[in-house]
Amino acid sequence: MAPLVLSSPEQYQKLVDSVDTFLLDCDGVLYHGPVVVEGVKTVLNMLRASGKKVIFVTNNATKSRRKLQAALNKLDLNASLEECFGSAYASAVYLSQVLNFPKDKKVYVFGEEGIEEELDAVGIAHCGGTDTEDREFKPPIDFDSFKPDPSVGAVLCGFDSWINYKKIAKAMTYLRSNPKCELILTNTDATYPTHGSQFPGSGSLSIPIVNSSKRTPIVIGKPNTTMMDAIIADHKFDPSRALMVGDNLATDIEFGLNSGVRTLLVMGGVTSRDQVFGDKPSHVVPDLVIESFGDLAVLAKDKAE
Ligand SMILES: O=C(O)[C@H](O)[C@H](O)COP(=O)(O)O
Ligand SMILES: [Mg+2]
Repeated sequence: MAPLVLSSPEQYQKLVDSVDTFLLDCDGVLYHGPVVVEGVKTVLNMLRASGKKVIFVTNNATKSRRKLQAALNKLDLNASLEECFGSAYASAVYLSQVLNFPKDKKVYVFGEEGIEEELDAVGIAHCGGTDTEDREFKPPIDFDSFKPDPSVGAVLCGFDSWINYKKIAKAMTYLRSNPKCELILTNTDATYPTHGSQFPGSGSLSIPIVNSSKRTPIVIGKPNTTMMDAIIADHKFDPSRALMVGDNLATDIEFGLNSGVRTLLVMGGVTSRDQVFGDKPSHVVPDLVIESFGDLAVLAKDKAE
């Protein structure tokens, strides 16, 4: 069944009136890289003023909740820490509260500060990540340096712009030498929308580790309901009166569909028109489509007049 395309203020108002909780993807919905989407600030202020709950839900594991809040507020979007929810935070909560990660073990991080900060916040030891020892790598490869380490109880992979052979070989060694060592991915986004284009996303960066370790990873972020379970545990909202707004069919929209939450796809991000309206559209069908989340700003102007 084709999605309903929203294009009039009347349709926008009817939607806003039917939703209490807005779950908002970040990259591709609120901003494209460093540029905030036109109208988004007005829409967020309007929703908050109307008593709506706004939760920012990003798969981008480079940012801890605190860093996500700072990035949103640098764009003047007035985010509170409670409104911020990222895959790094959800992964740390999963390790701590679901796996009861042992205090005498540590996590090997294939990723950046966001993951490290969230692991620190739940008291889980970690190695790798931003450690210069792992970021510096020049051939020839010193294969003798890759040794098993039974104190590594999990390998956690997120977006890592410092990817190199050493990191991949260390992660693989920990996983293949210890069947009890878990492989966890913050998310599996194939691409990352920024600077008017798309670039390799964290899902594309962790494939060498998944492939070489021959492990089936635990995946935390959208579209997996693990992330929704963590959000509902924190915010306790009614999914039937919630709306997931995203630019990516494979993560955001599937996340909403998997969680019993209505979905609104915005164009201009990762998803092309063809994937929704073409001859062979994706099997993932959003409930609603809008050109831009900023288009709802017209409701604020109507109120102001
Ligand atoms: O590569 C990634 O991690 C993701 O593409 C990116 O960060 C997605 O962020 P989101 O659209 O969930 O805010
Ligand atoms: Mg996105």
